Amino acid sequence: MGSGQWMVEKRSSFRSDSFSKEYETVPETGCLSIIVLGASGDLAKKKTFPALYNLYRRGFLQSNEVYIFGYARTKISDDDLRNRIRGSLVDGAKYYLSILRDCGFLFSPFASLFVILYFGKDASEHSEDVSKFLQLIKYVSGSYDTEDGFRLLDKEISEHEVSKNSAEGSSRRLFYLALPPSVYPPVCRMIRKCCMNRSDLGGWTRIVIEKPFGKDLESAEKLSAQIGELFEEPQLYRIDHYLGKELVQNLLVLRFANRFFLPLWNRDNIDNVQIVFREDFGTEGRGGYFDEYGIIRDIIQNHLLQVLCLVAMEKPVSLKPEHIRDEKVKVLQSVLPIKDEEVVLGQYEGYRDDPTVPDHSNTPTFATVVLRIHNERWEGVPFILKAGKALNSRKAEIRVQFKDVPGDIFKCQKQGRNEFVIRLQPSEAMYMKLTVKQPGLEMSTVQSELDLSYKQRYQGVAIPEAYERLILDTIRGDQQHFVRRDELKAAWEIFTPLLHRIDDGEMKPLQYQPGSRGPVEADELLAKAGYVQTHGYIWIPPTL
Ligand SMILES: NC(=O)C1=CN([C@@H]2O[C@H](COP(=O)(O)OP(=O)(O)OC[C@H]3O[C@@H](n4cnc5c(N)ncnc54)[C@H](OP(=O)(O)O)[C@@H]3O)[C@@H](O)[C@H]2O)C=CC1
Ligand SMILES: O=C1O[C@H](COP(=O)(O)O)[C@@H](O)[C@H](O)[C@H]1O
Repeated sequence: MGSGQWMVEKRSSFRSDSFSKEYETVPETGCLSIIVLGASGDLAKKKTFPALYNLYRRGFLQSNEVYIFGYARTKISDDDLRNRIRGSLVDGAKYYLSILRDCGFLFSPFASLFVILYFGKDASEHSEDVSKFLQLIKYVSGSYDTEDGFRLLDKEISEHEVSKNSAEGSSRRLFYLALPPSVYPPVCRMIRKCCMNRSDLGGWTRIVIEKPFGKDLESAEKLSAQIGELFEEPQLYRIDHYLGKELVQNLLVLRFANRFFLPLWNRDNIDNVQIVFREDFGTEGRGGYFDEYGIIRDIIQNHLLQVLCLVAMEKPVSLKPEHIRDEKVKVLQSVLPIKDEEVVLGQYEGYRDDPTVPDHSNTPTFATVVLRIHNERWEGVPFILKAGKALNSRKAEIRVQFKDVPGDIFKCQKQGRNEFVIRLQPSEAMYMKLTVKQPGLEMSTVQSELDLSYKQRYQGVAIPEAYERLILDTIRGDQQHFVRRDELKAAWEIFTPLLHRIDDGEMKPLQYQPGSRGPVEADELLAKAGYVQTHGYIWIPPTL
């Protein structure tokens, strides 16, 4: 059996208990409507529609079963929306090609031949796919808190379902909220009131919501309660797109399907764990939004904490979403209160020059926070979560540093400790830094690596975008990679006291130069937590 088949089988068997009975007895035959609310916005344009397009291109969304509705307040036509989206589906030359095609210019055999000769067959097929995909999109305009727009939306969806002979109650409706969280409650109320599908014939209504899920424990709980009154937990898909990244999805396999790691993954062997997010650009264009949230709410409380859960959790009873999420909650609940002396905050110089950022903003654009997990496996092992904007590089990685070898006869501490690095991006890779004998006649040691670089190992394999996977999971009813309500609560419990101290101005960020590593105090904290930097390690990329 090929690996592709394995994936498909496994994924479908991951379905939550709550849905499995329904799936076993009633096949999903009804047509699928995907409704993107906030269709005129940035997230929809940059992430949601491109992910839908890629799913369409890869054959996971079939034109005979899916229809996509965009909904927003802006009064624009179907074509206006299509033209807005088009640019983010294709690059440069392909973009103009697809416009020409839609104008009818490229339908003559001569024109198509010209395109193939000039841009290549792939570009020609791509632009044709884009045009076909865009025809699957309809736009409905309306407000977020009144019934008129949602009734109109429901009418359009129902008409489409009827036109596809989809039996009443068997149709599937997926609402994707690409909206600011302030409008989640009214939008959810309107969907509940005007746009629900009857689910007794295998159909369903599901809601995808984007972070930020609140600003602290209290606001998150309020939001959860408001939405929870309208929808059952199995209908709610809280997206954290880091859970859709290839190497994040690999963590469970890596940890629990490899004998190597089982005995090593604990406080006896691991000295410290770093989970790092770095961006080499600032908050350009998003200063207003970012200033309200800051780096802890934007990256650490969600993306990095989710990664921490997968690194630190115990083995789940099975791969069922509820079993996995139960273990994530347990590890979150074992995190001790954060100590002020184990936090370094930073703000890059020039951040406040953004006209949308207040002159005296106290918002951190960088933070290093040490978390400590109070359980048998991890007592005493610092989990160092670090995130920053406008730094000297862009990367996201997990770095597991092992303890020194006891009774070291090679005196190889100078070479550095063993490290296991999982690089989530860019260029997915995992490598183990280890000490080996320097090849040659001398008996000396050197740091080298066992290297699994995805580009080399999996040549020709296109790694899907996180949003693609997660949207597909919502259609398949697999909640494994989505945040459950109690998980969210536990995550906010960890960070809320610290966030309140920052909001109240009790803790202040240190200034750092854009393009630097962040405040030097962060590296000092790292060293204090036990991290030993390896000096002199040189990686020689493999040549093909
Ligand atoms: N398959 C692949 O693609 C492989 C690539 N490599 C490459 O080889 C190079 C070296 O690898 P590696 O040693 O793992 O990674 P790095 O040299 O990038 O970083 C090693 C560690 O040192 C920290 N660090 C760097 N500067 C300082 C400082 N001044 N004070 C304190 N800490 C510091 C880093 O922190 P921080 O994260 O905050 O920068 C990181 O934790 C990298 O470019 C890596 O990508 C190596 C092996 C395989
Ligand atoms: O959620 C967010 O993530 C992006 C970084 O995502 P990535 O997949 O490119 O790593 C970050 O830029 C943004 O501030 C944040 O809101």
